[in-house]
Amino acid sequence: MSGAPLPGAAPAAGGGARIIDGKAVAAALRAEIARRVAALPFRPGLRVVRVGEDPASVVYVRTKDRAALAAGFDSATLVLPAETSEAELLATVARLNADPAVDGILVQLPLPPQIRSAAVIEAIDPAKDVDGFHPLNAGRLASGRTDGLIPCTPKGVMHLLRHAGVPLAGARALVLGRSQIVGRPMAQLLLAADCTVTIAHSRTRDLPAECRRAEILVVAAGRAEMVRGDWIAPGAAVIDVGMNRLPDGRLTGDVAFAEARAVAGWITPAPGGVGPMTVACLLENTLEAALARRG
Ligand SMILES: NC(=O)C1=CN([C@@H]2O[C@H](COP(=O)(O)OP(=O)(O)OC[C@H]3O[C@@H](n4cnc5c(N)ncnc54)[C@H](OP(=O)(O)O)[C@@H]3O)[C@@H](O)[C@H]2O)C=CC1
Ligand SMILES: Nc1nc(=O)c2c([nH]1)NC[C@@H]1CN(c3ccc(C(=O)N[C@@H](CCC(=O)O)C(=O)O)cc3)C=[N+]21
Repeated sequence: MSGAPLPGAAPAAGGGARIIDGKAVAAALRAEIARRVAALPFRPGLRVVRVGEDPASVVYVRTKDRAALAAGFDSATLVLPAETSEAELLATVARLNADPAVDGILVQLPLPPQIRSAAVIEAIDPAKDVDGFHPLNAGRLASGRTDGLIPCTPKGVMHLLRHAGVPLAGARALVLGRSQIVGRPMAQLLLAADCTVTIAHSRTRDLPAECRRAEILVVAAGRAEMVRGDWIAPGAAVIDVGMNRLPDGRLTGDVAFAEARAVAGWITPAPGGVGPMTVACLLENTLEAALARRG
């Protein structure tokens, strides 16, 4: 990569990257969803299922429930004990599948070790799969269809890239991470937006060099501040999906923010970037599922 800024990516006045304010974009999206819900003759129904008391899951599920209620949804959280069997969780999913008032079902991950998450995900009615993790929805996305239920975190990243005006068609994009919930669907969405996409992971050779080639760098590795400033092409758009709890209790992303900000053209903070968009897109998916089911 040469040191020249990428096209359309001149640094913001004052030097350094433009900061993409995910919290503000998410608030606007939530307000728009609330307006659309208020105009409906019914309330979209969301059920979030949490198994056990994993502290991060307790916080995330509460955030989702509050956001759904604030947007006018009929939302409730079902809490099952940590020792719940797979059969018991499948019975809960079957009941929610059969309930006509329920438009969206989200089973919070990770699940306790006695439960196979793939079996649970496959049991969710694909029309109510607001996480977009069911193989039918994942397969549609992998076939190039972007009109179905799309996983919330990568969908939120695409909103942020479009909001910021990052050029997508023809851009070299690198996705760091290949999980079912973030990396893989993220790569599919960037491909559908005509990026030239590379997926990197723990077996990738010379990861810093791969990152340096990217005009769009989406990082979802789950390693605190692993992406350094000198891994980033001048002017690149850097999207930090990571959420890592440090020993001192602070939350940080997968990107060394201060270093990266000095080089990048755009950057998301973490927290305050992708996380709030995940929640807003869950509401968007629930509204879409409700309109498709009841429309
Ligand atoms: N903001 C939000 O809304 C959300 C944030 N997150 C956060 O995003 C991060 C990723 O989540 P998730 O996808 O579920 O995580 P996973 O652990 O499922 O996947 C991590 C991926 O990163 C790769 N990876 C890990 N370490 C390295 C390394 N040192 N070098 C190269 N690649 C590496 C792994 O490679 P391999 O496949 O080879 O093991 C894997 O593909 C986490 O911090 C998580 O907390 C997740 C969901 C939503
Ligand atoms: N079935 C399922 N679907 C998910 O979408 C799912 C999941 N399981 N398991 C865990 C991950 C993680 N995740 C986040 C949601 C919101 C924030 C979020 O709101 N973050 C805020 C701050 C949060 C805080 O301060 O603790 C922010 O980044 O600003 C983060 C992460 C959804 N996930």
